[in-house]
Amino acid sequence: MTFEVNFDGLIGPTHNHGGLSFGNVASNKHAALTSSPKKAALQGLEKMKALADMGMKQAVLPPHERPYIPTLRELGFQGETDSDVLKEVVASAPYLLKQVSSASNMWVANAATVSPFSDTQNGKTHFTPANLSSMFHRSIEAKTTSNILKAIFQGDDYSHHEPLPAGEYFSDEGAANHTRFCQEYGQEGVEFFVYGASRFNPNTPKPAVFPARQTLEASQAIARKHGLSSNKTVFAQQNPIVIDAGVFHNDVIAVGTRDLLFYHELAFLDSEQVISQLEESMDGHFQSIKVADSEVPLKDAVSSYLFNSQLLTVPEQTGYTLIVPGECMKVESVKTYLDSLPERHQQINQVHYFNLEQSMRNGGGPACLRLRVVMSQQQIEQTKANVFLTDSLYQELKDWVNRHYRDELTPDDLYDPALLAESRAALDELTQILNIGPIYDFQKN
Ligand SMILES: NCCC[C@H](NC(=O)CCC(=O)O)C(=O)O
Repeated sequence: MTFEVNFDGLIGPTHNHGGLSFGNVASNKHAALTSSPKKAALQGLEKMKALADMGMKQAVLPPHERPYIPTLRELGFQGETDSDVLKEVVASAPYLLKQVSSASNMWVANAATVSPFSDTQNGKTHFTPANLSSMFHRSIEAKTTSNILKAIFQGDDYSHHEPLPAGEYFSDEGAANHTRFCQEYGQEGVEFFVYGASRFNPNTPKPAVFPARQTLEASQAIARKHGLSSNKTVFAQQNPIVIDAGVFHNDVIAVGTRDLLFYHELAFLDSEQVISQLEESMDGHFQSIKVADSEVPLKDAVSSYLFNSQLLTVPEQTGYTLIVPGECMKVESVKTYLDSLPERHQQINQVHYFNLEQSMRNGGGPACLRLRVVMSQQQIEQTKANVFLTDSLYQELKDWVNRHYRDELTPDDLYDPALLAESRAALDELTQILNIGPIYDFQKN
């Protein structure tokens, strides 16, 4: 048996509303609000538990260490101890503190692009950690992401690549702009790459206001590195209009799995061509559900995160299940649409709402929080790290969050040197729970 395993990012102890992502409407709207790291992490765990209870294969990826001292040292801060480094930053460059303290690594849909063994030339599963070059606070994630992926996916079945060269030309945001279609997970599939703009061809359309965070050239490089067949790879440009409306990743406007794509009619520059290319590369075994702007206006799609849902095939159930954020209930056009969905499109016959408010305030819904990795039963069994969510791991993680996380964090709390020590103590214990080895810089010194 082969499964699509959902690896969810466990939300870290410094979760805060930094307003750091230009072009991400929710991040900007909620800047400086008091956050609750504890609630955030528990909300994420509830979603993981619910999916595991449905019979889905569910796993967890640990958060990164924050504030991230190695970046500060790289930038010339030289304090003797790590707390001294923080003091220097607070005194001379306080704007950096938010940047190195974000828990943005929770959105593991941006951690990497993953191509399953059945799609690649050498029969291995390929990982390329995303360079996340567009936003400074996210560009510091790739190294730890790479440590974590290598610690979990060990052995000859896996091929780990370096992130693409940093900078705007090969700006890469990982699986949030990548969807894999297939009949059965273990069979060869079609990999669908959606990019915001071409950086080397100035004549192609571009958004006018907000950045295009994925370049065509980055997506092409990943397809080459992963050894994908050209007739099983489709590249499509995002509609610049939607980027300017706040769709900073394609997974804010479309979601797909197996043979089904659920998308907003404005998602792509040329939707008809995209659909026909997908049909052709899937040899006709492909279906799509298009949502009209007249039914769900673009701005409602962005504020509700309707398309940042998880589309699942749940064991023992026919049809698809949609996991949506609770915000979808509050936006009328979306609620009306979802109420009528199972009747109108029998493919999707279940809709489940989840409260992910803490992550949502930074622009991260259910789909942002997970990275999908196709794995065989044998690969799951051979994984040494204790990352698959059993009832006991869920209880242990919940207890760990309750013991280590703060109930509240204001932007000023990031100045508190105790937060560094608290976070490290928590993460050190977490690596024991997950049996994952020393993945953090502070554990290597
Ligand atoms: N896939 C969802 C990613 C959301 C993420 N938000 C942030 O980093 C906001 C963090 C803050 O504003 O504190 C981003 O824009 O990349």
